[in-house]
Amino acid sequence: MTAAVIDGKAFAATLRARVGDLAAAFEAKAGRKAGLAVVLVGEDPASQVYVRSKGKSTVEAGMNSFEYKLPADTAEADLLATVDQLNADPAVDGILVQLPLPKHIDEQKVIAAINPDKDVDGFHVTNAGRLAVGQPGFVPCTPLGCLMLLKDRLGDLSGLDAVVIGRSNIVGKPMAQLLIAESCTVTVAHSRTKDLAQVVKRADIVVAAVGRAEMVKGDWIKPGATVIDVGINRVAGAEAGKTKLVGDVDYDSAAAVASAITPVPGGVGPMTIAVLLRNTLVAAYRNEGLELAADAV
Ligand SMILES: Nc1nc2c(c(=O)[nH]1)N[C@@H](CN(C=O)c1ccc(C(=O)N[C@@H](CCC(=O)O)C(=O)O)cc1)CN2
Repeated sequence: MTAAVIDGKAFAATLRARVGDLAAAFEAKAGRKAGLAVVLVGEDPASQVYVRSKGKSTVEAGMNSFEYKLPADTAEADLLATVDQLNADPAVDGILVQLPLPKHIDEQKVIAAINPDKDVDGFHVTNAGRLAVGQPGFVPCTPLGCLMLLKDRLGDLSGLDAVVIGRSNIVGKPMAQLLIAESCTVTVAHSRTKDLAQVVKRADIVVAAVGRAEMVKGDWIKPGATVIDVGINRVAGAEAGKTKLVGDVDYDSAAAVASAITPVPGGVGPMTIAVLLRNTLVAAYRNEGLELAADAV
C-alpha cells in the first residue's frame, strides 16, 4: 500500500480563505476588524519566523495584527503588564504569547494571566477544563488542525482506535480530549510506554507528537491506518552543511503501510496558523455577541 498524502498546506489555505470571508462579514456587522495580538519575547529564530507568518496571515485574512516584540531580558512583571494591557483593549479579540519563553519567565503564570475569552491558543487552564467537559471555549490550534484533517479524510471517527504519542499540554493532552469527544477509543502513549510499537500497531489513527525525529517506524503501523505527524525536527540533510525538516514518523516506511499520512513539512504545521485565525475570528464574534454558526468554520 502507498499512503495518500494528506495535504495540510492546501487544507489550511482553504480554511484561511473561509476565515477571510467571515472576517469581512464580521467587519460589516461590528464596524471594526477582528484583532489578534501576538507577543514575542526574545530572538529565537524559529519563533521569529512563526510570529512573522502569523502577522502576515492575520492581515491577509482581513484582520488587524498587533505585534509586540520584547527583548529577551524582559522581566516577567513587564510581560504580565503587557498581557493585562491587551486583556483590557477592546480592539484585541485574541492574545497569543509565542512559546517557548526565555527561561527566567514562568510560562504557566503568563498563560494564566490571559483572559480565557481572548486565549486563542487555548492554553489557559479554563479552556483546558472547558475542552475536558465539552463546553465551548478555545482548543489549541495544532490538535484542532489535526482533528480537522482526520475528519476531512475519515468522516465519522467514532469507534476507531486512536493512539496519541506524546502527553504535552499543547498537543498530546488536548488531542486525546478531542478524539475522546469524537467517540474514539484513545490511548495516550509516551516515552515511558512499554511496548510502544505494539501499542501503536493497534491503532486506526496514530498521532505522533513526541518530538523525536523519525521515531515511529513503518513496522509499528497497522496496515491501512491514518498517520498524523505533528513533529517538526531539523536534522542533517544529505548534502554537507545542509539541514532538512523531518517529522516524528519515519515517512517512507510508514507511507508504505498506512492508508494516509501527513508529510513534514506541509502537513500539520500550516494548520496551526490557519486554526489560530479561525480561533481569533470566533473570539471576535463572541466578544461582540454576534452569532456564528457552529459549522461556519
Ligand atoms: N503560543 C504558541 N507557541 C507555539 C505554538 C503555538 O501554537 N502557540 N506552536 C509552535 C510553533 N508554531 C506556531 O507558533 C508553528 C510551528 C510550525 C508551523 C509550520 O507551518 N511549519 C511548517 C514548516 C516550517 C519550516 O519550514 O520551518 C510545516 O510543518 O510545514 C507553523 C507554526 C511552538 N510555539
